[in-house]
Amino acid sequence: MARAMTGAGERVVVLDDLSAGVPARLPADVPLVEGSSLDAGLLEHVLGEHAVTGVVHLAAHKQVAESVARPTRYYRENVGGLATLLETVAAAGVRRFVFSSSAAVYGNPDVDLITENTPCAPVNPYGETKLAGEWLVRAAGRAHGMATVCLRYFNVAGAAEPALADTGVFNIVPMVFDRLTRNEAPRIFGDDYPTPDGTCVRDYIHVADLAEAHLAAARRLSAPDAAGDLTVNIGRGEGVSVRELVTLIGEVTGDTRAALVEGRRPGDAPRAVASAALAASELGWTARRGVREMVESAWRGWSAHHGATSAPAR
Ligand SMILES: O=c1ccn([C@@H]2O[C@H](COP(=O)(O)OP(=O)(O)O[C@H]3O[C@H](CO)[C@@H](O)[C@H](O)[C@H]3O)[C@@H](O)[C@H]2O)c(=O)[nH]1
Repeated sequence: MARAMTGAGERVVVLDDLSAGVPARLPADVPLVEGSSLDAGLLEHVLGEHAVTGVVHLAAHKQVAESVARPTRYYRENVGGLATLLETVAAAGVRRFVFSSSAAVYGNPDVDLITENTPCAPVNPYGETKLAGEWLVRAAGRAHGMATVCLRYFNVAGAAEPALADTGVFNIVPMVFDRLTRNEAPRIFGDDYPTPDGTCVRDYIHVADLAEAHLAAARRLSAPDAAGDLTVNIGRGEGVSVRELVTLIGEVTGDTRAALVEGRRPGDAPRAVASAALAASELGWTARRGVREMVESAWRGWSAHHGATSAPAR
């Protein structure tokens, strides 16, 4: 985000508690303030010192299983913390606010393409905190004359640069890399879903495209007539099955060993694919990078962090 925005000529200041962030990832000319978005005093200071005119709020806890085990923490920090942030930014006169939401707000809808009008029915506390967060953002926007955009991310993958790669092993692409690096077969969680090849279908979006979507949202809010609230899906509108993705990972890594089919993972929806139409019409933004580019860039990042240079040994 910081690179995408500064690269496009915006001035950026980053507030991060560094619970997961790594300062070296920031461009040298972007100031970093170490601290929490829950700290109203610090926020007031940063907003004033840097004459902030818009906020992109990315900070949150985002592990579904952890949210089931520790719901009060998720509500307190993802929702309660957001309330503090909104109060503080509104009081500081900020009139533009972009919020990271998630396809998790939809739960498991039985539709071909999920539009922004598909009913929201989250199935875990993480998704609940994102939906409650959207309500809070919209209500605060209305109350304080702040124009807002909520971006509902679908399945984020890839790395904008190897040095920026996500080092967590929480999603399918790094989970398959991890298995291959350990000389183990990738796992497919269920091949008896009502989908063309029986495996779950998702809408993968390159993290660099996601960053550009935030830039587009921030710029939309900079228009002189910007007002009101907007909630948009951030996806490609193209479904990719787990089997297709695992095959592609085999091609990119050169390790084409057969996957192990295991039982279904609890809570997985058979299909979650965005309608990307509203983002195109309202933000003028469409994803540019395909799934192969996501896997190739993620593999370069994985290799840079794990020392792998080619196909892992069989
Ligand atoms: O080794 C693996 C890992 C995953 N999967 C499958 O791959 C698909 C994608 O899984 P994953 O990458 O974990 O993403 P999702 O479960 O779709 O979760 C994403 O989408 C959710 C709903 O938006 C968000 O809550 C999460 O934060 C976000 O990671 C699912 O069908 C998994 O069952 C496998 O078959 N094998």
